[in-house]
Amino acid sequence: MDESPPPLRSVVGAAIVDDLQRPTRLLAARRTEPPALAGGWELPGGKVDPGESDVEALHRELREELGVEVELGEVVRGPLADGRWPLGDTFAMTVFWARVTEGEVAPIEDHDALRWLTSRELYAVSWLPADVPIVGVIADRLG
Ligand SMILES: Nc1nc2c([nH]c(=O)n2[C@H]2C[C@H](O)[C@@H](COP(=O)(O)OP(=O)(O)OP(=O)(O)O)O2)c(=O)[nH]1
Repeated sequence: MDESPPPLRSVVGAAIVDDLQRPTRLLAARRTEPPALAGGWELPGGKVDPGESDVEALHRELREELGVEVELGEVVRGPLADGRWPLGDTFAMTVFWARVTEGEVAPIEDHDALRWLTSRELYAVSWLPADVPIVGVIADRLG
């Protein structure tokens, strides 16, 4: 019998840059959990809760994790039909460009280090495997 796989659970992530029109630096965050992912660098964000939109979820996650308000830009489109990026077999992430509008980023929750990376430094951190192609697309936009 034909069984379609379960839908991929939605995650949202932010490509936080210094300027949405002319980005020169990307914010990378180092995860603290779970042990299998700890130490890997990622785009801040997290799972979309039931009843929440992607945009609402991303604002909530960035407030909780980094203590900032952001302006969101366009979606960094990924290879899935709906523009998401696959994260293994279970999750798919929608990535938005973002810029901080209030507050200073701090590793409040889920991360123990943050770095603003220039295009030359983009691969100086160990990105989570699923993030490598996303960073490749971001790299094309960083001046
Ligand atoms: N936030 C985020 N998660 C990523 C990225 N790359 C990647 O593979 N993931 C994975 C790690 C997790 O398995 C999943 C997202 O979960 P999360 O742990 O960030 O979500 P959350 O903050 O809502 O976590 P929790 O409350 O359920 O513990 O996606 C990324 O760039 N950002």
